[in-house]
Amino acid sequence: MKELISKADVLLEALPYLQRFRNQTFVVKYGGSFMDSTDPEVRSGVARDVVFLEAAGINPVVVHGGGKAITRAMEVSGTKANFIQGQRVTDEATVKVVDQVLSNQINPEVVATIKSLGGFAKGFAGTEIFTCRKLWLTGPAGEQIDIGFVGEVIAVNTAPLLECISQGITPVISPTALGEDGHVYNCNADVAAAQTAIALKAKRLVFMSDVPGLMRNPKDESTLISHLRTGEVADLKKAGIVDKGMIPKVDSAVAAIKSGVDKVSFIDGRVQHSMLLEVFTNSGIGTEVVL
Ligand SMILES: Nc1ncnc2c1ncn2[C@@H]1O[C@H](COP(=O)(O)OP(=O)(O)O)[C@@H](O)[C@H]1O
Ligand SMILES: CC(=O)N[C@@H](CCC(=O)OP(=O)(O)O)C(=O)O
Repeated sequence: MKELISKADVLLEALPYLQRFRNQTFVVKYGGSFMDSTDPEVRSGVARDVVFLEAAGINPVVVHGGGKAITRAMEVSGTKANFIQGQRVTDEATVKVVDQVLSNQINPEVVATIKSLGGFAKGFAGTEIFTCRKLWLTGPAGEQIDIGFVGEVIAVNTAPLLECISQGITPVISPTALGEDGHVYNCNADVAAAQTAIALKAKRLVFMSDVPGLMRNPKDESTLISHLRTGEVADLKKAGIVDKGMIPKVDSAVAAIKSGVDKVSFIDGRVQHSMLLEVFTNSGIGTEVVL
């Protein structure tokens, strides 16, 4: 009996969160790193958590990445991937691979997994949702760096997303965008997710990756930063702690919070039900970024 009651306690711990988050929008960024896991349970576990959010009356919106799958597809066609400041250098041939992998392979896979678990989902190519301008990076001496067809999202077409939300369907969006010149551009999925969260006035933005969160030393899990204020980010960047794929993640987390998203979480998509633990329990996991 005691054991049964403790199960009810678990449900009751979730009650205030269920009450608080009902009808709120949560943007969930699926990182290409954890999606690349060879264990199929990892992908279906995250999708099951999305279905749980749906069933709990929360409106999940998924923006997915696929960086590792793109790199593999490039290797097959004999090209080597090159990243600058966490953004892929994307020439004309690369953007075709990016579009194919993200919008025609990964996107339908994510939609199918959510549906196979009893959820409701609809896929969108980023080009249907995001408009962008060409992104120029700034080098160490202040010089501009051209990385090709990489876009900076400047507008989010929220109408089809809101239509899905009103019908209880989870939109699943790939991180490509249409440029002002009509060309397809490659966008960092973390940035696309943050812009989506801002445009939809989301309550929460959850980045699911293949690390426990932001760590002072990425090789040592005991150095996890569980609580991060936006004001602390500049020093962490100066110290080189925010590096590679973490650069766009942390920058977009700060942008989302400054634009009204309550909390951004960095959690490990490989850990079973990490999203439920983060959203519905008192302790939470991973790194939480707040104002
Ligand atoms: N301080 C840090 N803490 C954790 N991870 C870091 C840190 N600095 C760099 N990283 C790297 O960032 C990666 C996550 O970003 P990214 O590769 O873009 O993943 P995703 O595809 O999940 O978005 C980690 O796998 C890790 O190698
Ligand atoms: C411009 C740019 O870098 N775009 C990313 C888009 C996919 C992505 O962001 O995937 P992850 O979330 O798995 O990193 C790329 O080409 O890898």
